Amino acid sequence: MALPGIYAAASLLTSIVPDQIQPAGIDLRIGEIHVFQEHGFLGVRGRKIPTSKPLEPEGDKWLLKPGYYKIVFMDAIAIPSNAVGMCFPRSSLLRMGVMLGCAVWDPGYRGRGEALLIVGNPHGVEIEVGARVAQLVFIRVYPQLGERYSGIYQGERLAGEKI
Ligand SMILES: O=c1ccn([C@H]2C[C@H](O)[C@@H](COP(=O)(O)OP(=O)(O)OP(=O)(O)O)O2)c(=O)[nH]1
Repeated sequence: MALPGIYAAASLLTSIVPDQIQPAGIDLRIGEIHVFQEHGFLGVRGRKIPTSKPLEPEGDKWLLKPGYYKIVFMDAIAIPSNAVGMCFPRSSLLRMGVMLGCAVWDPGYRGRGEALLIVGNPHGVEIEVGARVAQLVFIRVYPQLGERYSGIYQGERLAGEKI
């Protein structure tokens, strides 16, 4: 069962803008775009997330050349313990040759998440700060065993919001 946006909106820790509410789930806005500065490492146990540098927007938008970027969402989220978030790119992004790599948001996760932006259009793309780029669809977890996310990303990038 997918939650309608008006219910899913309760998971946002930041104030919602009306366009974010979708028939199924909510849209997430883009807050930062980073370029990678070194390689990553994924081992059997350990990992090293590469450092990255935020790109300054020109005025209120980024002019992106083809390539791979990390993005940080503007919205902070608290996934309820009885739901899982499935994150998808907005189709408008795909229609302009841009892909968003976005994964599963676990029950109980709180934070301001990250994703991968792939600009495939050889002419590049312009993205405005705060544009909606992803749709988070909330699926009810049943039966609910009470397991919640407790990994290293718990509470990431929360500032004024309650952890
Ligand atoms: O595209 C995504 C998908 C998930 N998350 C957040 C929510 C999720 O609960 C958390 C961890 O995601 P995941 O479990 O996929 O990451 P992992 O690499 O397996 O980390 P861990 O070992 O902490 O589970 O990161 C994002 O920020 N972006």
